[in-house]
Amino acid sequence: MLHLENVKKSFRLPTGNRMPILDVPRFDVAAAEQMVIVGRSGCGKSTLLHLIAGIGTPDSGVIAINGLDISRLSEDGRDRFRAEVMGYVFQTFNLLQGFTALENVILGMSFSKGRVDHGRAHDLLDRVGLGHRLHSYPRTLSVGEQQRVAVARALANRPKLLLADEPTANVDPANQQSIVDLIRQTCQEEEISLVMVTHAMEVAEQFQRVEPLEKLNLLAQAKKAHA
Ligand SMILES: Nc1ncnc2c1ncn2[C@@H]1O[C@H](COP(=O)(O)OP(=O)(O)OP(=O)(O)O)[C@@H](O)[C@H]1O
Repeated sequence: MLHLENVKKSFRLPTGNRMPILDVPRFDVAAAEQMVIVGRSGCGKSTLLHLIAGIGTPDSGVIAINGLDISRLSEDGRDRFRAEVMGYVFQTFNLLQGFTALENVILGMSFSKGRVDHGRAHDLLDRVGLGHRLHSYPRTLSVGEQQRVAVARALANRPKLLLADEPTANVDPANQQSIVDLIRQTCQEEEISLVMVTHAMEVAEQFQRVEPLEKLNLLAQAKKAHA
């Protein structure tokens, strides 16, 4: 479903030099597979998720989703493809402040496929424990509540691939588990592939496949060897 080959990414520093972040020879995720990526802060986990989502492009390499190399698409093409095929839970939520919780979830649907399923939006918000806050604006919700809206929005569109960047970073243990359960159950029922980044070991250990980014990324291995 997802196939990465020889993906390299660096960022330009203010000095003009480039700082290499990723060199991933190979990374594959099967259809409907659920896996997590772990690794120390700053090792490139969010950068990798951004590349898979087509938010940024690699310096070189292949990022193929269902056989399509998205790094060859234009920015517009990548935006359209993402809206069609992917759900993304950002670390920073990215909720639209002028819209209610329910409207944020519905907007996640209407950007693609032309289908708006109000019942599903209600249901997802119910399942993250926010059935009573449908009409609240993000600024009136706690950080953890906003994170739960972001999870509901990412699932709204029945994606084929869900990318979740620390989706439980700001919630208490009870809500952490209900978010993980909602994500995993929905992915299982709807055969969505899941790539989740987490720092929470109690979350990671629930998954059969846990990949430390340091293992996937040759640059992290080189840094470790020099440490
Ligand atoms: N746009 C950018 N320009 C320059 N450097 C960047 C940019 N984005 C990320 N970086 C750098 O790339 C490295 C990897 O960042 P990234 O956010 O991918 O790490 P992470 O593993 O997700 O960290 P965390 O667990 O703290 O969220 C960091 O050193 C970061 O400073």
